[in-house]
Amino acid sequence: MSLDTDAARFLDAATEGLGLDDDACRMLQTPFREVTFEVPLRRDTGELTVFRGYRVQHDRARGPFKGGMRFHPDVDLDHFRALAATMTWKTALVDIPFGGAKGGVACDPSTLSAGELERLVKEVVQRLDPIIGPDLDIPAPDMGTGPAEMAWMMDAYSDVHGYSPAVVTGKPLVLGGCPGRTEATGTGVAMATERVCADIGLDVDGATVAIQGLGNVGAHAAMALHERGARIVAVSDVDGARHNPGGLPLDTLARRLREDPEAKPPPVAEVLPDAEEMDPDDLLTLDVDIVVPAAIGGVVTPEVAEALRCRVLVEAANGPTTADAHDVLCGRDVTVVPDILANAGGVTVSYLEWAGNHSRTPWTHERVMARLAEVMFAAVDETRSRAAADEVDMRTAAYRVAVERVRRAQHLRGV
Ligand SMILES: NC(=O)C1=CN([C@@H]2O[C@H](COP(=O)(O)OP(=O)(O)OC[C@H]3O[C@@H](n4cnc5c(N)ncnc54)[C@H](OP(=O)(O)O)[C@@H]3O)[C@@H](O)[C@H]2O)C=CC1
Ligand SMILES: O=C(O)CCC(=O)C(=O)O
Repeated sequence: MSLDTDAARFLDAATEGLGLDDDACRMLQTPFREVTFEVPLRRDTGELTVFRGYRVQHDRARGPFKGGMRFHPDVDLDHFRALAATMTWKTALVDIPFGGAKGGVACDPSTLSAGELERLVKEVVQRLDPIIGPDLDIPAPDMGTGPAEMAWMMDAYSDVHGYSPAVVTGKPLVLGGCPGRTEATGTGVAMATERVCADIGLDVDGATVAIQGLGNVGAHAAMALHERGARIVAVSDVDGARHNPGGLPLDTLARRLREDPEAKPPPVAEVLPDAEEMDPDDLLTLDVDIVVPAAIGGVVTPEVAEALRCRVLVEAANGPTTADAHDVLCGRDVTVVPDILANAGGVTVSYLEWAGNHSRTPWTHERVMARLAEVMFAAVDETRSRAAADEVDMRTAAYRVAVERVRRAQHLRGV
């Protein structure tokens, strides 16, 4: 099976230089298991709505399947195939003992009450029950889900199997969550950015940054880059964008994140009510040092790639750059920090959470951040060295490091 997704094209391009035979390449492209299911939900009004759910498990040669649950109206099986494979390469690149999976529900969570969401999540777990588990497949947050949804998932699974905190990661702290998981992806984005920028002679202290999407990843990336001295000049969410070339004031956002760290970050208009509005379509092509897409996939099209004016594009979102746009960027002087590297901080801290749940050993925030920095810096350095040695871009280099690890595990296990 060969999928015509951008993720499949990135894999093909990377494996070309690795001397793998056709069967090995087919194995790397082929998901282990794909499940689609219907999720009926009794609405608060008494009405019945039926949603479609998905879980794609791509590879488990290096450990249990691992990856987030996305609740978003525009998802389908192809999305999850690409996202599940991306998880396999991400966990391999940062060398944590997991495979890759992704799932979710085609729904708009902003239109559901808290009670409806809880019932929906618990129905989802009933359908996923045979294929998830603490050593089988461990879901986590992604777009449209967070600690609350993970708590409901754990509760529904534990009802059947007994107390099982390690069945999901990204849980609230009081339920076995890990200090730092909520901000891990965004903080990891800042760590990777800092390391790559140092390598190309760009000081993050004083650099200008535009961020698309101010959700879990974007909001914490904004805070972590701001703490490193960067000037965040533009941010957006689905309702619009705000801009200030002198730097946006982030104190309200910081306070709101501090007050309720496990809540969904507040809308841009609420935390930056006085900042100038801008056309969100212009955000990615602003004249800034660093651009961070941190929302949906496919936003960096060939046209956007041609028009980018930044020095560094940091892929905090999964799959923000299409394969055609990647080809354009390879011919331009823009350093691209690929998604499987840039946003690997989340799953890295998920691993610490899962390991801590298994061993019943709590983590401190300080130790988590120190470990996260070690893992992110090592992955950046390995990717940069591989890119230099093979004379390829960072995405191809990151895929090559990851694919070799997965292939070796498959080979040793006799796949
Ligand atoms: N959560 C995690 O740990 C990880 C997430 N990622 C990836 O990071 C990305 C963001 O995930 P996460 O932060 O968790 O998701 P959230 O749901 O927390 O936030 C998504 C943000 O993107 C905004 N958004 C949605 N559509 C658009 C759009 N068309 N233009 C601009 N902004 C938009 C949302 O706005 P609004 O709230 O108004 O809808 C929200 O601010 C995804 O690609 C995800 O796969 C990667 C690794 C780990
Ligand atoms: O934390 C995790 O397990 C997975 C997070 C995720 O879905 C991702 O990295 O894209």
